[in-house]
Amino acid sequence: MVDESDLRNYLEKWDKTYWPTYKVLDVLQKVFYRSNPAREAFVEMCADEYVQKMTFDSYLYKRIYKMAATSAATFSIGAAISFGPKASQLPKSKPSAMRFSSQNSLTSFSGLKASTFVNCESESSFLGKESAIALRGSFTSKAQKSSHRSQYHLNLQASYKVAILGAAGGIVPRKPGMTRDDLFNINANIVKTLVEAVADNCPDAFIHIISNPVNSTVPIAAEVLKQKGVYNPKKLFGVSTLDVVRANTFVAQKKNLKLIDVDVPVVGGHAGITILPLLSKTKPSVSFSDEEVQELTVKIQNAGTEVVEAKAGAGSATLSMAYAAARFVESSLRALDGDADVYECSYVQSDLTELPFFASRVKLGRNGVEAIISSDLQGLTGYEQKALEALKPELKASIDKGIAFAQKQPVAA
Ligand SMILES: NC(=O)c1ccc[n+]([C@@H]2O[C@H](COP(=O)([O-])OP(=O)(O)OC[C@H]3O[C@@H](n4cnc5c(N)ncnc54)[C@H](O)[C@@H]3O)[C@@H](O)[C@H]2O)c1
Ligand SMILES: O=C(O)C[C@H](O)C(=O)O
Repeated sequence: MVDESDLRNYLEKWDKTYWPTYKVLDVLQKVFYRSNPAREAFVEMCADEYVQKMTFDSYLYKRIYKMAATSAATFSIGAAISFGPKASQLPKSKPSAMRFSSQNSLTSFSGLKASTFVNCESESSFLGKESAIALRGSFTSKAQKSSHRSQYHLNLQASYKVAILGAAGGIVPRKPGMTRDDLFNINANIVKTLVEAVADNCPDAFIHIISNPVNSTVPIAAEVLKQKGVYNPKKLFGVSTLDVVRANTFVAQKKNLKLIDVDVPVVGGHAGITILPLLSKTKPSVSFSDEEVQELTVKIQNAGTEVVEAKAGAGSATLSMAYAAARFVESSLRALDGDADVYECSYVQSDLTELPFFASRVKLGRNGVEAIISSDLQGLTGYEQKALEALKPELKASIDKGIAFAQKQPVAA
């Protein structure tokens, strides 16, 4: 359980580049949802002291406000939220004017805007089970009784459509003994066909490619989009988030750190040695012995294979991938929503190296990739520099293979 000093510590250390907003939100959610009278004090502290000092962007600001309102609406512990002396700088609408007005509000409260509730229901939620049930029950009953007017209303903003293609489960992933590249023959054509449909139906969408081999399927998607005349490199992403999730987890375990504190950039690609965790760039700064670097790097690179082997033919990582995909989707939605501080690692068209596609940290914005963060590749250790050079031929071969495949069977315009 987070206490006040933890919170202060997190916020003081917050570096927007390395401390994505979601981490701060996670901490704040912990605080807001516990049934603790100190909650109001935290709200004040965040709203006044830190929000002002650290010029939190307006998005985070709104989220804090919403969380506070939701928490009070649900648990009604004692009192209305007080925002202290700087209340005039909060959004203008007052809690007393708020309401969940109808079922329609619930259905349009989708995607990013529902994330507070999604978080509440997820396994990783900071809410206890009982609180989550109470919150869910409270929210549902409010929405069902359309005539019911509660005290609170959340300012609904734009909603976004998220489509997941091919998520019914059961066939495609690799079996023990296979590499991700062994999936190429099956998945290349599936990705090609699906991206053709995306190009025809929603050419402006952010496209997240999870299907393996990602190192090749992303270049395939790029070629298809080019052939269709709708390629926007800023909106095509290979999802390498799971590598970051694994790197963070293993480093936190190894160094006895809180997972929420740890951020390890992972660059390159998403297969074997092309997965390159930059342990020297870990936040918070930690030192690793040479043996630890070697052990952790290999563990992160092989984590997917380990799962495939443990499942013994029943597929590859599913729940951790679901978590990683949810995180990347939420980050994208946040970027679309105007959050100015969204950073994720992703495999994208890139000029960081001589390779046309490369995974690195990118800044996400309303139009997709706003910037590719080059600083992670500066000042690498000797081990990392060597590993970077070593991965390039393999990654290049996978990229070339994808491009050649797509060029051999051009799509109908
Ligand atoms: N990028 C990553 O980090 C990462 C992590 C885990 C899995 N993966 C990859 O994700 C892919 C799916 O893995 P999974 O565990 O979800 O497999 P799964 O078998 O559970 O799901 C695959 C789905 O694809 C559907 N499908 C098959 N052919 C299709 C077609 N022509 N059009 C549309 N849908 C079709 C199937 O019906 C099935 O629902 C695999 O390629 C796997 O290697 C990537
Ligand atoms: O390893 C796989 O085949 C699936 C996925 O790419 C993973 O990293 O778990």
